[in-house]
Amino acid sequence: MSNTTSTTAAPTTLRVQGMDCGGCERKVESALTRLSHVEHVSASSVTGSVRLTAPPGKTLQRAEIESTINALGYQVIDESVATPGAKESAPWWRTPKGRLVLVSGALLALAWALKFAWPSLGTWPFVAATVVGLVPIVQRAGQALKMGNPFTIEMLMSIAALGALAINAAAEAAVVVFLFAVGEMLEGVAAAQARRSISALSQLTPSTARLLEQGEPREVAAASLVPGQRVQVRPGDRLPCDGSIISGHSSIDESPVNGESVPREKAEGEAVFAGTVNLDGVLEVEVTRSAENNTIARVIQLVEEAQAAKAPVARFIDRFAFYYMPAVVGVALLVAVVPPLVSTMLWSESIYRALALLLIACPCALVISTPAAVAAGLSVGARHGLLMKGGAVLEQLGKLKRVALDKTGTLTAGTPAVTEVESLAADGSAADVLRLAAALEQGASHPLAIAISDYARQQMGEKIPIVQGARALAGQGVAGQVEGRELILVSPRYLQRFSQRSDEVEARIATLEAQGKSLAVLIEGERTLGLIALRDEPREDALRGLQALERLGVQAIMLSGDNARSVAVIAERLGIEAEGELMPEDKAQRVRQWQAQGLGPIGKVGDGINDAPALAAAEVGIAMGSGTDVALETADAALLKNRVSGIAEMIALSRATMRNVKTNVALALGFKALFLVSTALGITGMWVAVMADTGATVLVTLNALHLLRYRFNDIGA
Ligand SMILES: Nc1ncnc2c1ncn2[C@@H]1O[C@H](COP(=O)(O)OP(=O)(O)OP(=O)(O)O)[C@@H](O)[C@H]1O
Ligand SMILES: [Zn+2]
Repeated sequence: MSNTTSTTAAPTTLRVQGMDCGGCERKVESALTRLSHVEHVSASSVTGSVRLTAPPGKTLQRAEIESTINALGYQVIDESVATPGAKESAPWWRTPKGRLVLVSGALLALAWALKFAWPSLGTWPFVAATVVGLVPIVQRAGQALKMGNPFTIEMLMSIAALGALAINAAAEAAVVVFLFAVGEMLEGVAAAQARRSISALSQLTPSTARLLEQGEPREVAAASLVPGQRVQVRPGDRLPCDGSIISGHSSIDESPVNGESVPREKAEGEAVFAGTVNLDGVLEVEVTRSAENNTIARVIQLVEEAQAAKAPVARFIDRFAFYYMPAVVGVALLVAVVPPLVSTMLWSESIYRALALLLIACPCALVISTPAAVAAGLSVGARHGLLMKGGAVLEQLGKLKRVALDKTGTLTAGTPAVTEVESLAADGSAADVLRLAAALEQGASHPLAIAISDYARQQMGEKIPIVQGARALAGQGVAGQVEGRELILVSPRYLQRFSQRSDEVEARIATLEAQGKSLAVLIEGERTLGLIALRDEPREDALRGLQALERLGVQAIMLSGDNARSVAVIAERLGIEAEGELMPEDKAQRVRQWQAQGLGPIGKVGDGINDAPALAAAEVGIAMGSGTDVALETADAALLKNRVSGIAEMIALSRATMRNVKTNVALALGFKALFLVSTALGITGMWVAVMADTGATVLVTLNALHLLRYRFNDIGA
C-alpha cells in the first residue's frame, strides 16, 4: 500500500481480502459511500473485490479508500500481484473464522465438563468461553460503529451476548457466540466453494510449454509466452496458450474450456485455446495471446466480475437488511421496557425475551441466501460454456418469454458450402464468375464471403485477382473493382436496385432459393454476370435446442438477413416461425415492437458480427461463437460451445438458480418470523431461537452449495 495520495480513474476494482459474508460487504460499502469522492460502491465477498466509481468531476483517492478498508479490518491486496483465479482458498480450519470456531468450541466443551466435575465453579467457565468468542465480534462492531454504521450483525450479537451475561445466562451466551461463529464460518465456506469452482479453471493451463527455437523444443514457463512465438504440443498434452495451428492436425477436446463434449478435428490455420487437450497429433502452434489475455483467463475474469455484480434480488435484500436492523433493535427495546411497566412481568424476564429476540433477529441466513446461490449458478454455467455477465443477466434469463435467433451462424453451422456457380451472361464462364466473386470477397468476413473465397482457392489455386476499393454493403453484399471492372456481389433481393432482372434470371433464382440456398449475384453495371448458390445446414442440435426451448415455454423466432424463401425452407425444417430479408436495424426494430406489445422480456441470439443493434435492444443479448472476441465482449451472455441447446440450458439454469434463491429467502424469513413471534410472546426461549437461526443458516448454505451440482440433462437438450 502506498502512502501518497494517488488518484485513480473511475471505475476501479480493488482486491480485498478478509470479507466473507454479506455483513462484511455492507460494512465496506457503507463506510466507503461516506467518502466524498466515491459515488457508487459494490463489495463482493464472493470474489473478494470492491468496485468503485467516482462522482462526475471527481477522482477516487486511492490512499484514503485503502486506509478506510484497512481500518475495518480487511486488507487491500496489490492488484498487480493478484491474478484472476489465483486467490488463496485455505481450508476452513485455517481461516480466522474457522480458528475461532475451533477455539470457542473447545472452550465451550471444557466449560460443560467443568460444570459437571466442579459445580462449585459456577458459571465462570462459560463467561470465559463467551468473552473469548466475543472479542473479535465486539471489535468488528466497534470498527463499523466508528465508520458511522451502528446497525451491524456484530452489534446485535454483542448487545445480546453481553446482555445475556448480565442476566446471568452465561451458558446460553457461550453457546450463542459459538453458533454465531459456526454460521459465519459456513458463509465463508459457501463463498470459497463457489470461487474455487471457477478458479479451478485456471489450473487447466499447464505451467510449462515446449517453445520451439530453430526447430528445437525447450521447456519454458507457459506464462512467459508472447504472441508470435511457436510451441510444440504433443498428443495428450494440454494446450499452453491460445494460438493458431501452423502445422499438423489433431482432434482437440475443448470440453474443459467450453463444455463441448465432442472433440473437434482441427487443422492448419485453425484457432486453439489454452487448457484444451490435444488428443492425437503433434501440433506446431503459433501463440496468439499472452497468458493473461487468453480465453480461459478472460472467462475467469468475466465470471469473477459477474459474481461481484449483484443481482437485483441481492440488492433488494441488502436494502431490506439496512432497514430491518434498526427496526429489530426498536422492537427489542419495546419488548424489554413495556411489559414490566404495564404488567407484573419481572424486568429480568422481559430483558431476557428482548435479548432472545435480538439474537434470532440476526439476518445471517437471509443475507447469505442470494449471493451464494447466484455465485453458484454463474460458476455452474461457466463450467458448461455458458457465460453470463452477472447476476442481473442470470435473473433475467429465466424470465424470457421470447427468443429471437439469427439464421446464419446461429441456427446453421455458419460454414456454407458452394453448390452452384453459374454464368448468366452469354459471353462469360462459370470460372470467371467464381474468380471475380472470390476477388471481391477477399477482405470480407461474412460466412458467405469466407465460403466463396475458400471454394475458389480450392478450385483455382492462387489465381484470384486483387480487388481495389472493396467496400461492404452491410446486409446486402460487397462492391469493388477487379481487373478494372466495377463489380457488385449482392443478395438477389437488391438486384433491381443495381441492374435489370430478366424473367429467366428471376426463375433461376426462385428455383435455387426454394431449395433453401443463399444466393450471391454478380453484377457489372446493368448486366447480371452470374450467380453463386450456397447451402448452409442447420446445426446438428438446432432442432433439439429449439424443442427444449419450447418445453420451457419460450417462443423461438428466427430473424434473418437472408432471402425469404431459403429462410422459410430452413424454418420449416426446424419448425419455427421466421422472417427473412431483414436488415440489422430491422431486427432491432422487431425486438422493440415485441417489447412494446408486452411480449418480452426478449432474448436475442446472434453470432455477434452484424447484429449488435438487435443484441443491444433485447433484454438479454446472447452471443454464439467459441472464443471469438466479439462473442465474449459484446453481449450480456455468450455460448462458448457452438450449440443451440445452450440457450435452453442457460434458461433452465437461471430458473433453477432463482428457485434456489426463493427457497432460501423463504426458509430464512420463515424461520425468522416464526421464532420472532414465539420469542416475543415468551413461548420459546433463547436456546430454541439460536438453534433455529443456525439451522436456517446451515440449510441455506447447503441449498446454495447443492446448486453447484446442477445437472443439465433433465432439460433433454
Ligand atoms: N460479403 C457478402 N457476400 C455475399 N453476400 C453477402 C455478403 N454480406 C451480406 N450478403 C448478403 O446479404 C444478406 C444479409 O446479410 P446479413 O449479414 O444481414 O444476414 P446473414 O448473416 O446472412 O443472415 P442472419 O441474419 O440469419 O445471420 C446475406 O444473406 C447475403 O445474401
Ligand atoms: Zn462477516
